[in-house]
Amino acid sequence: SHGWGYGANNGPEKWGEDFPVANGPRQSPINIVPKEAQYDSTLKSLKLKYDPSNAKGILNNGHSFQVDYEDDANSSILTGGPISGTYRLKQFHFHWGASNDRGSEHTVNGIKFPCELHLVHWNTKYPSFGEAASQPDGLAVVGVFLKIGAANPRLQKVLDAFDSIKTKGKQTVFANFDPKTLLPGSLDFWTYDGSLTTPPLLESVSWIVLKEPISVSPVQFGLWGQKADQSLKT
Ligand SMILES: CN[C@H]1CN(c2cccc(OC)c2)S(=O)(=O)c2sc(S(N)(=O)=O)cc21
Ligand SMILES: [Zn+2]
Repeated sequence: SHGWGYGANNGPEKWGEDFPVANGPRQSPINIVPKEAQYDSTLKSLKLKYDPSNAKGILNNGHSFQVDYEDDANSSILTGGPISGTYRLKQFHFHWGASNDRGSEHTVNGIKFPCELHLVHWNTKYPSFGEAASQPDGLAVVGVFLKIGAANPRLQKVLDAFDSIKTKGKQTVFANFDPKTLLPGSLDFWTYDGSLTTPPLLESVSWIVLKEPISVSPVQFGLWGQKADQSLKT
């Protein structure tokens, strides 16, 4: 089917044809220019409390690898930072490119990172994720840049799972994983009101992009490229 993707005929330049919100006022990703960011002393520090037993499975959805979490209780939640109230973790996933010079969605001073991790949370003031996803304050996504450097043992469990979900639609059990282990030492962040970076591009995301990247080794990232089914990424 004609579904959206990252190719010449169905990529970001074409998404506006099926998803007109692509031309909206708060579309993501953006280029972050640190020296133009305003310091906001009213912002609180980020609080992330995750229960590893909420991890359910890992899915190759044809656009990314996604680790899904139980979200029927406030056991894995995000509070503080720019948001008010309690947001529940629904899933985390990654964006990457075909080579190490590109892949992230947000850029910093125009620089692309090889990969970007997104932890997707929804506002519990709404009855469900689906409801929240269409509200201007419905979602909060924590973005973490990955840079090529030292090996990251905490990513290895995710990488190892890729072996069993090489093609679109495949999923496998992924239990007992604390995504907090994927976060850098500092939770300092930039924040702005934006959208989903893929269709349906809904303008419902409070973006919280961490300033400090985490590392992944060339070998680990090389495996990533090999294992991702070519249908996933161009
Ligand atoms: C395919 N990717 C998206 C799928 N989802 C979605 C969101 C809302 C509604 C919906 O269908 C009605 C699906 S999602 O919440 O899992 C996310 S989060 C996200 S990102 N990169 O901005 O963090 C993209 C998507
Ligand atoms: Zn994403």
